[in-house]
Amino acid sequence: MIIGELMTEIVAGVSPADRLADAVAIMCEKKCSCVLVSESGFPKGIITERDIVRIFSDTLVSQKISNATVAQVMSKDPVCVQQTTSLYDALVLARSRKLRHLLVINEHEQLVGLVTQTDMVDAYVHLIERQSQLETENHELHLLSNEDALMKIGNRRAMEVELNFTEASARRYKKGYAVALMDVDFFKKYNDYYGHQRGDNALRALADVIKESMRVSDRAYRYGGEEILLLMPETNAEDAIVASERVRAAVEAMALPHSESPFKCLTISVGVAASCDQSWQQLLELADQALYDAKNSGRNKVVVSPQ
Ligand SMILES: Nc1nc2c(ncn2[C@@H]2O[C@H](COP(=O)(O)OP(=O)(O)OP(=O)(O)O)[C@@H](O)[C@H]2O)c(=O)[nH]1
Repeated sequence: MIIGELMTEIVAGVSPADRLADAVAIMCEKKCSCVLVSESGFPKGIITERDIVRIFSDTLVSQKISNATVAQVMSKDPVCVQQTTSLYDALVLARSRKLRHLLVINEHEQLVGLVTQTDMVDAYVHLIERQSQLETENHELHLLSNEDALMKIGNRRAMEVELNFTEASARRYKKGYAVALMDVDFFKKYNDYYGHQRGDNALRALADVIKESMRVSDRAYRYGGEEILLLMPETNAEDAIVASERVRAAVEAMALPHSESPFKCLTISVGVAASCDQSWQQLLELADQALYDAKNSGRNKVVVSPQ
């Protein structure tokens, strides 16, 4: 919806020196609620129905002209809508028939109220604002329910949804996919030495580095405490090793001090598995086995599952 749809159009103009009576005559003739007062093409002011009514009421009161009847000035055949008419339908009606007031009747055809176009537009704008607020809240809730609060990467729930989807599409299009299970080395010692709070900070930094160094087509998820799963759609084992090695090296290059580790900085071990016809659960088991091998063969390395 744009302002142009809501605005009251100014269809007539007068100059400041014109007679008020001429302005009123123009408004009546053009059936417009206001006229623009302009001079040499520049807007100087505006005369609205309300201004006219105020002047007439002042004149009527001061001159005590009391013999004019309502019938002489009223607009005829007012349009009625049912109390149950939706705001949208009422607005459509008001716009299509260029009505600024609608009378409201109940099911017994009794008059129960009157609604102005401004009332309806205000209500409509309020609804739109509420709707966009709800959409924002929904989006945030969606993010929260799919995102890990600490690491700001996908959570396990999001991971399973994506793995199901990737597995199905790999089977269908015969395109392999790979997973890399990453686990921080000696993280218990890190927590014990630096404290849990700094352990959390380290996990945040780790997630940031992983996000920066992985390919845009890949997705990272928090698999468990200090374990991260990298999902690599349409990737074979060789490419998965290259991608995983890049992430491992980036974590090491971050050089986050870990005095209790033989590497003296925070490092990760990675187990990689790739397939095009295995279930993601089988693939994770293979990656887990490869990770176990990486841990047992010295840590801070990438090991790929032989299968
Ligand atoms: N600070 C912090 N620590 C966590 C979090 N999740 C898991 N951990 C810790 O991570 C540590 C994991 O320890 P282990 O599974 O023994 O593994 P490790 O010490 O990293 O040793 P290796 O994996 O064999 O190199 C535990 O001490 C957990 O408490 C977390 O969210 N924040």
